[in-house]
Amino acid sequence: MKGLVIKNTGSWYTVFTEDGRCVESKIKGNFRLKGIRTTNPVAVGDRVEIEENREGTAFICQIEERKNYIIRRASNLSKQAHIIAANVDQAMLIVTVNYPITTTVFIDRFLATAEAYRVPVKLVFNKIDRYKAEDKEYMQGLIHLYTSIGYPCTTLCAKTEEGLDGLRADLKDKITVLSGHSGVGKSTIINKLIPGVSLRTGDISEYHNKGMHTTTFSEMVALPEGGYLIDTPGIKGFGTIDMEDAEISHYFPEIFKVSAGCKFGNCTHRHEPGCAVLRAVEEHYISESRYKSYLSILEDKEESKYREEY
Ligand SMILES: Nc1nc2c(ncn2[C@@H]2O[C@H](COP(=O)(O)OP(=O)(O)OP(=O)(O)O)[C@@H](O)[C@H]2O)c(=O)[nH]1
Ligand SMILES: [Zn+2]
Repeated sequence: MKGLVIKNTGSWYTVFTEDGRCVESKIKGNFRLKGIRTTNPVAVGDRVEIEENREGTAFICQIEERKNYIIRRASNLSKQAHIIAANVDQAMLIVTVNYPITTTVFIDRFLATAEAYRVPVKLVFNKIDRYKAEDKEYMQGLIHLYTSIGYPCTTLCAKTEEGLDGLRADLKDKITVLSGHSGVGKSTIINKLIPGVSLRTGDISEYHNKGMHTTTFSEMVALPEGGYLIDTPGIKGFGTIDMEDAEISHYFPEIFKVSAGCKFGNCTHRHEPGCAVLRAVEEHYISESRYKSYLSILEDKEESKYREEY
């Protein structure tokens, strides 16, 4: 029987079967992902094959190849990672230009990480009822910027439900990660979409002080119209990815496109002669805020080399 993993509590997985039942399952045999050591070999979003037994439980005996997966490191010093979810169709990044402010650096870091994971992102600007004229103008500027790079943007007022039907349509039949700063309205949105649901922090991991993993828990919740939501707290919840210096620009689509014209193949676009990216920033083809975010990721990496975070 085939099914979809919708919940993971330690060694038990809830599999929603093709014929519409929830079957508690355990893993059979050894599953390993190449390259990363994971605390959970199977994750929510995995499509699996199960063998049911007489007690009404089952063994997971096969995992379908994943189209993508998002991870979180067990700790900065650990190479071990927890898979938050697999086969994610899209991420909705909830942003507010005010109350609280979502910075472009925050947005761009999220977008770059999502690019690395190959997860498409839509930006949802919430709390439009609270914005003054200058906030609205700034928001329109951001919408123009991100739409032109290839990230669709929508506006929402979760409070009055203006724009909520559009969001519902965007979520239908998809596995979606919902992310954003604390206070942007994620709980409010989830409660409007799925009345009565008590989903917060789609992933809770506990470690004792030696950094050893003890329990993990992840869940995705079904939307009434079809599809699933995974709620992750903030950018850290979306996981971090180790990027090589020269690789970072690959995750900024408009920078990557222009970088084909750089004189040096290993150009980091900071000070190299003949850098097409620097020229494009000067000529305003690449936005200064995006370029600043790109630099901030590069600089972070340099600092972290000394802290040995990776
Ligand atoms: N005016 C206005 N307030 C909103 C809107 N959406 C949410 N809020 C309010 O913003 C505050 C924070 O909303 P939450 O839904 O708790 O935000 P969150 O993103 O879940 O925050 P964390 O749980 O900290 O991650 C609450 O007081 C909401 O009522 C909106 O569209 N307009
Ligand atoms: Zn360059």
